[in-house]
Amino acid sequence: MASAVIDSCLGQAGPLLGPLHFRKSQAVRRGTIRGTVAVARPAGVSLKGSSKAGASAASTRSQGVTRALSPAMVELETASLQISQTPEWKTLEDHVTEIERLHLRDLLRDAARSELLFHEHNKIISDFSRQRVTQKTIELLVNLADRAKLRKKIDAMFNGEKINLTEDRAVLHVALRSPRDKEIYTDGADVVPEVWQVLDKIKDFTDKVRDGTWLGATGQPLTDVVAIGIGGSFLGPLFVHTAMRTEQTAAEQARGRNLRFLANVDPVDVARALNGLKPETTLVVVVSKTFTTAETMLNARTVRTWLTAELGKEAVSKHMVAVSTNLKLVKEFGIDPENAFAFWDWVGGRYSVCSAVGMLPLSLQYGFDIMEQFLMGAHNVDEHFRTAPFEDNIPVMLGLTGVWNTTFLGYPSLAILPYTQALSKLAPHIQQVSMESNGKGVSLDGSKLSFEAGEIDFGEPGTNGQHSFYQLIHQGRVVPCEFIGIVKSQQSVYLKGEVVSNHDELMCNFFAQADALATGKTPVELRAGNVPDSLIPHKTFTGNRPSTSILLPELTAYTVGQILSLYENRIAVQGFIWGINSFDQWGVELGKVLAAKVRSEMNMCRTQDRKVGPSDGFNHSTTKLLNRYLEGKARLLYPEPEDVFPCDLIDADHCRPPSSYV
Ligand SMILES: O=P(O)(O)OC[C@H]1O[C@](O)(CO)[C@@H](O)[C@@H]1O
Repeated sequence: MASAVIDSCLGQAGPLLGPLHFRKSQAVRRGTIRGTVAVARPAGVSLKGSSKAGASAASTRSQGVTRALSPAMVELETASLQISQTPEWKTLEDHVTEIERLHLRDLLRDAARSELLFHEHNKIISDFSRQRVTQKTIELLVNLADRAKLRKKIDAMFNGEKINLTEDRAVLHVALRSPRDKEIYTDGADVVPEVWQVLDKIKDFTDKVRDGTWLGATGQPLTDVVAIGIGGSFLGPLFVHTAMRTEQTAAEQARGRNLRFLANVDPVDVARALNGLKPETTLVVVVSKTFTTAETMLNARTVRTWLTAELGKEAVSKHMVAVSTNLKLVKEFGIDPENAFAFWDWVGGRYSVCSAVGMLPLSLQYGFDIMEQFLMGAHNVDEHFRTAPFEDNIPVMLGLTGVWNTTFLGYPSLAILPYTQALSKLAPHIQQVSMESNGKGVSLDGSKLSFEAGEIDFGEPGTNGQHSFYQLIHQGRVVPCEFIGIVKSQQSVYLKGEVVSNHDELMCNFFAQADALATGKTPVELRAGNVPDSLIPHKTFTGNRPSTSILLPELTAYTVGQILSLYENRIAVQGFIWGINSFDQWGVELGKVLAAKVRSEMNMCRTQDRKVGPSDGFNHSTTKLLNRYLEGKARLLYPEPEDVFPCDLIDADHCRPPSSYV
């Protein structure tokens, strides 16, 4: 049965290559690939008792309900079963040894190769020549993409198929930036009119706030906005805001206005977000897809109290609006549904910046027209992604080289290195999009992966990063890098008499770093430069460290949208090849459940006779640590000795009031 599934995965391509045929690649030796798994779970059988990630080839279980999959989805899920058992995968593993014999220093001498690896779409230039690839590598990666049915998976996403199997949802964030005249269906309904209905409402509302038609409770204009949200309801909008702040047209539109974010439940973040703001001039946007996220809801209540303490309860209707898919909870919170901006379950939180999640706060700050450009930029790259042949498709090439580096060459990380301060929040945003999407351990059908999926993303703008972690990426671990450069700076500073502007200086580093990583510096070169023998090992740069360079003409709302789409789609490609569900996030649940348990302990500790012990379900370590925290809290809450309650019963000593009070 199991081999039948794998055979069907292999199709006409030939017999199953079992574990005996598996030649250990470098990645396997490094431990990146965990070994081979020859057994796939039989089609049509749901995983009992497993996480909700279990879905069979013929049905999917979600929230206890088994649903039939469409024939298209059965085909796609089957294509994802054990991609590592296919001949295309194994050919790539064998190809690693060929690549390991080559050095980028030599590969870069081949101008024809560089030309092949140089791509341009709508003024976005991407240069893959510093990746450890040859033309053959690209061909083999494209073969793997075909085996994984990448084209069909992309089409399924754009066509509103429910490719998020474990949540039985379509993945249609691309519809959020679709022109009005397009049609995109899911569940038999065209979603584009709904998208534009909300966008029109955003334009209408933000125009009114910006031109002073919509005033606060005391009749003052609302010039300051605090957007409360976390994760996908925060990181994308923060990335775009940070990118736009210094763009000339956007900055003019934002004159006299303030946009702040409140994400962390830490009271320090609350204090910082509200510092210097006045309730009379502040509009609060509560952003939460579910409207249940503990941190966001507590912050929303805190800020509501801050508002109403000064302005009275009625002020909420003028000073608080919401973005959510859960309009029922918005209403229960006390926000008028008229002041709520909807989105849909087919938009994942981390993919929601083009919905009202980003469009509302950002349009309040910069005006809707500028933000519409952002949507158009994202749509432009979506169309390129949907239609261009894989070899010329920038997001596909980014995704394929990502898979090559991570899974086959055994480099698990990616450094995102924009050479502009305006993109300083790109890496934190992509960290969530990539790591929450592709940090998975099972394939679409729920069977354990035989290799490591996902990528560890981090980054910092250049040149700051150069003075921080670049030492490691030059002489320590191999970390594939993505350099992003901009031709025209948002700020042109030319000092009289200086030929090289600040921006030129910045960009010198953009070019230099990629070459330093690729070519390195050999002992022979060092000796020729009279470096003493004792220092040669320390000053040697091995080079051969892969990177991609992306060059954009300028950084405007439009190109920020393009960058977003490049990354979102790159990450989808990786997930599609690895055969995982990039659109669920069950891994964030367990911590939330345990936090709820701790929260209920804390609530109970308010009563003086509260007794906390191991029987409450915590292990010894957690009980002890938690009780230390509660003890400290007790000292703060009950400063008098008789007020101290015994909240730590693990160790009798801790039941006594702290000695300082006795
Ligand atoms: O928008 P919400 O529902 O408040 O969720 C916030 C974030 O929490 C997560 O569920 C992870 O904890 C993210 O996926 C999401 O972006």
